[in-house]
Amino acid sequence: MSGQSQTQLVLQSLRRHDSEEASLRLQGSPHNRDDTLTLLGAGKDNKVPNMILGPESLDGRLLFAIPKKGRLHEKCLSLLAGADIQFRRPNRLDVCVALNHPVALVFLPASDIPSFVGKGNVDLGITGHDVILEAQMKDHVTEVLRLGFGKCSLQVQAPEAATHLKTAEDLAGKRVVTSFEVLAGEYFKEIDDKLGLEGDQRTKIEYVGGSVEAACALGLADGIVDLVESGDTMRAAGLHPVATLLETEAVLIKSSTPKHPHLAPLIQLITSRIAGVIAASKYVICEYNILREKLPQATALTPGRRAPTISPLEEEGWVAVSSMVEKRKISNIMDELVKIGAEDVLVFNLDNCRV
Ligand SMILES: Nc1ncnc2c1ncn2[C@@H]1O[C@H](COP(=O)(O)OP(=O)(O)OP(=O)(O)O)[C@@H](O)[C@H]1O
Ligand SMILES: O=P(O)(O)OC[C@H]1O[C@H](OP(=O)(O)OP(=O)(O)O)[C@H](O)[C@@H]1O
Repeated sequence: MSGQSQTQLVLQSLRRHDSEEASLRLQGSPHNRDDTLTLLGAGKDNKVPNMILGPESLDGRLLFAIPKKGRLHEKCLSLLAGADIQFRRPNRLDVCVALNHPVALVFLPASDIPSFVGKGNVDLGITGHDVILEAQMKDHVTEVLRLGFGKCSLQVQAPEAATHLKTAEDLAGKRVVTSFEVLAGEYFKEIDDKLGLEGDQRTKIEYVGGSVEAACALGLADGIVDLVESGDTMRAAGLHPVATLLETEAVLIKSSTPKHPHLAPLIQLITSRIAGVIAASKYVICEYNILREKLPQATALTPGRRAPTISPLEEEGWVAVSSMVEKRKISNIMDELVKIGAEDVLVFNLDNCRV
């Protein structure tokens, strides 16, 4: 039994309010038991805290999986803060209850979250779109929201010096090292099939858990498949992009076949709060004064989401305009506003919103 499925069984028992069964499961399977105990916050004495096994603990709570480390972790903590999901996570504890909602947070490796959510052991989760596909959970989870961070591409990369390796087809039949063996396998299977490669002629996909970019220099691979954001890591390793398998970003997911339908309203509430935080990070409020006769030009620049708010000023012929503007466009829009005669142009960040 894998550590993950043992953990899932323990979580299932906890959700059924059966702390005795959960304890038995923990004791019954020594394999990867330490991981499960760590997940459940056991101390050195291997006792699971009462908070987790106690009768009021996870009972009826929505379980929300958050990446426990890595690229997505800090951003997820900011989202939780923005959505006012308060919690105290004691040292070593990977499950903790929210203080102000019937929610428990489960801190898991990003790559495990799709299967926890897909199998219904947790109700909501944040992870990368890439790991959902890699875990083959696409049909088992619903991507509720794109979160706008964790953006990167899954790419085939080959050594800059290997001038004969310009396309993915050039790597067919060779050795490709990756942490994404499912996606890389599917990708090269299609190429091998197209080229009619059989048996030993087919591409050899080798799994490594990290430092994928070192594989070519170490003589382990002719090419790699890995995530690329700025490209700095691959350039530093003397690699260059050959093909892009997919674009990814962090997503909020729920199970496509939820085990706890009564949690649907709470899922909706959390989704709408997180959507508000995401929207707030993308928009600013722009306010300025302008002559009424210039309004058509001004409102073309700042049309707002529905319409700008226009208020008369005490000074004859002048109006104040207030409008939501996309943050990434605001500098250009301010330049244009000033050109058409806008004055006192002010820009405010949004802490939160519902739009
Ligand atoms: N360079 C990057 N830029 C943006 N997002 C990334 C980047 N690398 C990874 N991600 C996203 O974050 C997810 C988690 O990757 P990350 O490398 O942080 O995993 P991890 O949990 O630390 O695992 P590992 O220990 O294997 O590195 C990825 O699946 C991807 O969606
Ligand atoms: O294009 P870049 O901006 O350089 O980012 C790409 C790097 O980011 C990821 O690794 P990460 O730094 O998360 O660490 P890891 O290698 O331990 O997974 C990925 O595996 C690349 O190594």
